[in-house]
Amino acid sequence: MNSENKVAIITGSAGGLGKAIAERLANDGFNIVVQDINNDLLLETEKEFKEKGYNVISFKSDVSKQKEQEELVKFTVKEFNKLDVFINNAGVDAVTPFLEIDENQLNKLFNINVFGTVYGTQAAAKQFIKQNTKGKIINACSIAGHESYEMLGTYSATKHSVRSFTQVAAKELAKYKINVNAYCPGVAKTKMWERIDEEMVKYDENLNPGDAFEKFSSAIKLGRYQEPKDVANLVSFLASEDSDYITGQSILTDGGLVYR
Ligand SMILES: NC(=O)c1ccc[n+]([C@@H]2O[C@H](COP(=O)([O-])OP(=O)(O)OC[C@H]3O[C@@H](n4cnc5c(N)ncnc54)[C@H](O)[C@@H]3O)[C@@H](O)[C@H]2O)c1
Ligand SMILES: CC(=O)[C@H](C)O
Repeated sequence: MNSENKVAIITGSAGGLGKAIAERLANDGFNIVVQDINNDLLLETEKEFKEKGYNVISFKSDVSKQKEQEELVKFTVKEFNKLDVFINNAGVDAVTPFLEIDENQLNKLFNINVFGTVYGTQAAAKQFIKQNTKGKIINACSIAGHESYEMLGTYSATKHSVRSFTQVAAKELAKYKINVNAYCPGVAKTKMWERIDEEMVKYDENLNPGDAFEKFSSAIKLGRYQEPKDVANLVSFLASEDSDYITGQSILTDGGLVYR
């Protein structure tokens, strides 16, 4: 392990966008900590990354638990001596009409998408302050953090909230030289969109499997759905010194879908 390398934690990185982000940062020269609640997939990903020669360790935890976010940072510093970048990527979805939103759905999505992001940001920021170094916190927002989508009401509300916390954390932490930004993907083909498509199709008898994904992605001006590496490209920039003068922003990477 190279102790000169920068160190990044990527939550929810056993698969999907988080895995692509972790792989990109490893190729950028970071020592990486992959974190997820899905232990089997996490260990598979860690093994795959080790075989590729990346400096990687894994940590199984739940981002919605404040103590576990603190333990994740502690574990990282014990293994790699420091922290430079914390990516609050883990997130979950739910598809229902507004009138069917219930307490379980609200609790689950807000706990993971919003509380998880707040706890991750706090744990990382406290470590950066202790180290007396600059640091970067990068949050998973979404097009749904700029525009609210039918059937994705709770999810959209959580992502608007992530955008809000990104702004306030950026304002309060700037004095410590901590940058806080967010990436806002559009429509990427991961397990999340497999689930969203499956649920949307259940609610509309005119839709066949794959139609909801097709409907969303057909509006993308650049003419193709998003690949995880498109998202990793933006996160790599936000994790680098090239973005040192950017903070509090929730930047869209969606191939031309939402215009702000
Ligand atoms: N896929 C898209 O089109 C899209 C678009 C916009 C934003 N996003 C956001 O990007 C992020 C990643 O999305 P994805 O498509 O890769 O999703 P995904 O479902 O494919 O992967 C999410 C990962 O997070 C993990 N996870 C879930 N709950 C967790 C918890 N409590 N603690 C730790 N890990 C947990 C899962 O096990 C999974 O490995 C999410 O925040 C999502 O909201 C995705
Ligand atoms: C899943 C997501 O955030 C958008 C709506 O594609």
